[in-house]
Amino acid sequence: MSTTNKINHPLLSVSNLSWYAGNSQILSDISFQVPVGSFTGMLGPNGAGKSSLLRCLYRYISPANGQIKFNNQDIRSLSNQEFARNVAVVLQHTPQQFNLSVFDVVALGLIPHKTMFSNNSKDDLALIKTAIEQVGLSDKTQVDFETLSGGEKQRVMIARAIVQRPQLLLMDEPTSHLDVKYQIQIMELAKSLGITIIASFHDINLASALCDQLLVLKKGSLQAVGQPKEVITEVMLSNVFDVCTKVSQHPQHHAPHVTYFYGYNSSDRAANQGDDK
Ligand SMILES: Nc1ncnc2c1ncn2[C@@H]1O[C@H](COP(=O)(O)OP(=O)(O)OP(=O)(O)O)[C@@H](O)[C@H]1O
Repeated sequence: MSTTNKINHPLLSVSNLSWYAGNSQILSDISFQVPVGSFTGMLGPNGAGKSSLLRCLYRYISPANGQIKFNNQDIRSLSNQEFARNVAVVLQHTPQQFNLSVFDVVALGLIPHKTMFSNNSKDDLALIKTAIEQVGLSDKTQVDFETLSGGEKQRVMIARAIVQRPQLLLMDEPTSHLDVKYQIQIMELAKSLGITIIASFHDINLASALCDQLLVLKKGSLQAVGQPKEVITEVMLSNVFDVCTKVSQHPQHHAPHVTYFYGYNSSDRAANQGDDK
């Protein structure tokens, strides 16, 4: 696992983005850049705006203000097919896929690359088979997708994204249904694809281990942007997540590792922080 910061030109550039749901401002003046080939993690407590920001990035909702540029082009100027060829999305809840096998669902990833009525080539079939192998589901290739467990469905959606061969992979809490082995394995697999990834996480230690860059959101505002070692601090965790922690260095990858303390509330922490001064 490498957490080297990759300073390249931005694949994605977000400037002064705001979004409202009705009269409520959900995202406020958000600006950041995502270098080509980097893995960016989005952190923040429940309701901080992670999904809303990702929805803006995959064009499900349109920001009220600001700009999102992909390869220096406004994302609104890309055709649907062009956008789908370049950007894949894996969501927390998998969409229903009636009467489709695992193979069929993974094959859907090829659609943006196909003309109407074209059949799958030998190369396409090999790509689908390899992607299914990569997520550890070769024995379920012909199984009905709807009969799979939540975690297995999530792995199928990752395989579909692999087949789509996007430049940018957006993932909204992709590991929420996965057991700990697959949480690590799937995120490492995503990272090994070498494409640019933006993923929201609730597991701060997993994000710290894998990400080159972290964005921290609170109440719709960006609180911090930077490498895990710059962003994951006891003060940030207290201010943003309202938890009492010790941040040390992970023995293997040396990125920050968070240990949580129990039985504290906000006023205890405020008092402790006062003692340190
Ligand atoms: N379409 C909508 N209409 C009204 N409110 C919305 C809408 N979408 C999001 N919100 C509100 O915006 C806030 C941010 O929600 P969002 O789902 O983006 O947060 P999140 O950081 O992904 O949270 P979680 O970690 O709980 O998934 C929440 O208060 C949510 O209720």
